[in-house]
Amino acid sequence: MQREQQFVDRLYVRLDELRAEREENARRALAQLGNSRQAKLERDITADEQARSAAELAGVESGLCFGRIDHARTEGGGGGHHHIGRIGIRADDAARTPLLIDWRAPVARPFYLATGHTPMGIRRRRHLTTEGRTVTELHDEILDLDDPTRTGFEGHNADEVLLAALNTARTGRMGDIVQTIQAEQDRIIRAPHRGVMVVEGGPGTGKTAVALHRAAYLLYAERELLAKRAVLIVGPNPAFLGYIGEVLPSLGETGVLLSTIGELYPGVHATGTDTPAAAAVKGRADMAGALAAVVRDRQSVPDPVLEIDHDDYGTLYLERAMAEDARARARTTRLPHNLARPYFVFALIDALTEQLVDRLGADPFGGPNLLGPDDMAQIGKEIATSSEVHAAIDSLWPPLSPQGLVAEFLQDPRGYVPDADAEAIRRAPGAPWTEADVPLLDEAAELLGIDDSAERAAKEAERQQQIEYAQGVLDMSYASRTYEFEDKEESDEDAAEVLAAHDIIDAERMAERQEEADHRTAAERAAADRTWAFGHIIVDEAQELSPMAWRLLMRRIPTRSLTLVGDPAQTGSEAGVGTWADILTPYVEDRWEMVRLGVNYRTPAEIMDVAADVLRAESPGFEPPRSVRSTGVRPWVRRTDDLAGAVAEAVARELPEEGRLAVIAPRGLHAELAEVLDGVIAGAAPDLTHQLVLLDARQSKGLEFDKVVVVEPAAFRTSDLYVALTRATQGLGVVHSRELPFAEDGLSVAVDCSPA
Ligand SMILES: Nc1ncnc2c1ncn2[C@@H]1O[C@H](COP(=O)(O)OP(=O)(O)OP(=O)(O)O)[C@@H](O)[C@H]1O
Repeated sequence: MQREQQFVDRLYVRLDELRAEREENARRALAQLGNSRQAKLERDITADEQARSAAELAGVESGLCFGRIDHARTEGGGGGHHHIGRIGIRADDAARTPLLIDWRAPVARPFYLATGHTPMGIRRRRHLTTEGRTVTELHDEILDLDDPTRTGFEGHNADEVLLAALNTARTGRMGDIVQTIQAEQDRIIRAPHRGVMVVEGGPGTGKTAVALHRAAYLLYAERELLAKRAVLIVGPNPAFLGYIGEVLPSLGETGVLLSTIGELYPGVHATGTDTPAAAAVKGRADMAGALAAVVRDRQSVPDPVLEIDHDDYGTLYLERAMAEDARARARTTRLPHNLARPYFVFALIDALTEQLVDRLGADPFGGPNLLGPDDMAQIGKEIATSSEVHAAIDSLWPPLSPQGLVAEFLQDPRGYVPDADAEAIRRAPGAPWTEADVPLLDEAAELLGIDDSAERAAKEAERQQQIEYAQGVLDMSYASRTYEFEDKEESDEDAAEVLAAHDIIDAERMAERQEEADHRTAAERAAADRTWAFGHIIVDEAQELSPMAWRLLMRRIPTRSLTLVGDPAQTGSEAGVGTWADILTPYVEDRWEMVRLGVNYRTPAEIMDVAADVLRAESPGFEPPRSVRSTGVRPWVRRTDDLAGAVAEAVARELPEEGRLAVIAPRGLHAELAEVLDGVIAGAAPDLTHQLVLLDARQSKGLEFDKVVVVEPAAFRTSDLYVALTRATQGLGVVHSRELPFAEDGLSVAVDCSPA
């Protein structure tokens, strides 16, 4: 213990040094003088990088070192050991000796995978538990039974550390599992990033935990690629993202974008809610076709003619045939609406010019047109700059914005979707956007394209300027280098070793680097850019996403480097796609693999039995995941006519001193329950660190609490009830007034606490 404490002390000294160094670097960078563009840029980048790095080091403070592996002695020597931690740390010596091995490094792998049967060259695995910076416990496992060395810290049960982690009181924030990743989880976490992997598993099997650790692992193993393109993790709702938000920083990673589908359209805040029926309709794949039809209908032709009053030339006649011809030309470009629009405009300007030339230059005696090329050019110019002409053309092929198009479509969707569906999705003008609207907006943005030619021209001009500027910098550095070399008369060899900027970089590349040196991280830039292509996308609760949401996501991952995590049995959304094959076939055919997680780390066996019964009522063959723990405490149930009163009593009795309790009830009961539950937190995104929260079943998705009281289960859909029943790590109670939708034999008889 003492030796480990000494080692841990040394690690923290080094961590403090590194943190102070980064903070000092950031401070120094900011204090640097110089107002040139280059100086400012360098200053900002360095300050940002160093500050971020210092924050990352602060994030790993707790539980910095949690393990150690001792290598087996071999005839040639062997032995030695490695300490494993959240990040890698090296000593400040000339050899930069590794002190702590990052859990993601290949060297650390036996810590997770070695068994007595396959010891992987390891003779002992040690788990270190720390509180603050103090080592409080050691737990050793002997993997080489022939090695007689014993430390006295060998436990009776190899799963002791895991069980201790599972039994700790919940905080309302998910914790990392880096100390106790199980072998089946480790294989998923470290799978190569290319291709599509589906991770399926029942409640509590660690899908979310695995997804987050996989993100951290991929950023470590593929940093070059992924730090630049960022990793996106998609979760079901903002409360869930808040719940998992601290896991990655605790693993030393901050460069991941966590988002719901509703947040993936920059500039739109989806604060509205849809009815389940509306969300289901909006999520259907045929919405893409409906929107495409709306766009086509906005590319119209006059019937039979549009008269344009031109100030100088009198009436121009924009005829149906002219417009049809222009429309056909624009459509054959296959460009999105706004980008094809200039083709339509120019074709009509040409046609109108021709019409006018024919009229003005007509020879009354039937000879050739009397206008010369200059006159014609002048007429063309005047038509092209006429606001009346443009207004007329705009009315036929208007520039459209995604928001405008979708709003217009939802205001009156009849004719594009069956009437009943149109009623379900009809939206009042000015109503807030909903989560299900976001994929529609994204689809519309694809169909419309953004005519950013002016912006691009400006950007290109700026880029050219940057290249010129960079060339200037390089020339100067070249000049100074030549001078230095001449001055010092260095040998050729020395000179070759000195790499100056112009050896490794040309002006264009350097300009690009400056552009990249945008102060924001890749994740921040990705969040603001609808067309960003991510390096990898991880989708949690993937079974919930609608076909339209999948279209949106797939556009953001052209490489199809994806990890999907989910449990079809917990599908709550009516828009959710039936099977993984249904989701994936349109994008990757059968090129995806699936792995299953079969052990439930959250829900004790007594609770899982009840939850499994709920599903078996609908699917008799249903096999739940195997609970790793049993608490000996059976769930309780109470039937009553006074639901609110009974829930209040149950909460008063069950509220844990340490830890969290959730009341999961149908939304219709929330107002009444909130009144009787002292200090309860409810609402759309309640603060889950609060001791007592009130949620509906959908909100409880992905979350967990020490204790859960489920209210009126008959009011839930089966899959929602299954979710609600599997949220507790310790105790479950059920309060109901209507018939229970599951067998009561898994439940203990309720204690009736009401006064006689
Ligand atoms: N290897 C592990 N070591 C310690 N705790 C673990 C491990 N695996 C999972 N857990 C814990 O089990 C609980 C459930 O994990 P998680 O939320 O990832 O499951 P899930 O499969 O996403 O569940 P659900 O589908 O019900 O949302 C969490 O508290 C998690 O920290």
